[in-house]
Amino acid sequence: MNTREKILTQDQAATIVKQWQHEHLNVVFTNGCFDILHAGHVQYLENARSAGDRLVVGVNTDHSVQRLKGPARPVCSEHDRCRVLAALESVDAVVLFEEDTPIELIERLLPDTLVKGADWALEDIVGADVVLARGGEVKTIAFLDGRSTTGVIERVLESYGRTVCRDEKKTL
Ligand SMILES: Nc1ncnc2c1ncn2[C@@H]1O[C@H](COP(=O)(O)OP(=O)(O)OP(=O)(O)O)[C@@H](O)[C@H]1O
Ligand SMILES: O=P(O)(O)O[C@@H]1O[C@H]([C@H](O)CO)[C@@H](O)[C@H](O)[C@@H]1O
Repeated sequence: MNTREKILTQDQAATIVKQWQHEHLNVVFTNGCFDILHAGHVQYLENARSAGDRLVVGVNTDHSVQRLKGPARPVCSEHDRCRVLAALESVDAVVLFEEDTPIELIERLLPDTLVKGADWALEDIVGADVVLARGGEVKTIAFLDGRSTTGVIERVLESYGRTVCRDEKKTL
């Protein structure tokens, strides 16, 4: 399978989620920026997938990330962030959302299980009320300490500063 096919429009995602639920599959939803993927993201998504039968990942668009994390972010474009996520075996579908929160997407998809990392308190998880109201589950997943995209960026800046690579074969 060409994993690119996992990257769906919201209409396509709504259709496939309905089909999976018709097949009595537990559809898990999570969301995030997933800029510069790291081992914490990978472990998180594997745990999210194991909470059900299919995992749908909502990804903030570039403009949404900029509003959330500042004008210097994202480092990786929404296309590239979706493409990397789609290549993970634990991810069954990837869908962009442009709003500040995934509430409209969650209301549209109505997943069976909503998951976020333990850096989010249960009461702060957007969409929890929607999922719980229809008898679904909301879970937080343990954090892999010491891994964050911000940390990766900070380490790169410490190591390379803002010097441009001298070797023309290297690209920043
Ligand atoms: N180290 C980690 N262990 C487990 N889950 C994580 C980890 N880092 C992020 N996540 C989860 O991955 C999802 C996406 O988070 P996000 O893209 O903001 O990652 P991040 O590394 O925290 O990014 P940033 O440093 O830019 O805030 C969230 O649900 C978050 O809880
Ligand atoms: O990558 P992040 O910052 O963990 O993802 C954010 O999650 C927010 C969360 O769903 C709130 O419970 C969400 O509102 C925001 O749009 C980012 O996806």
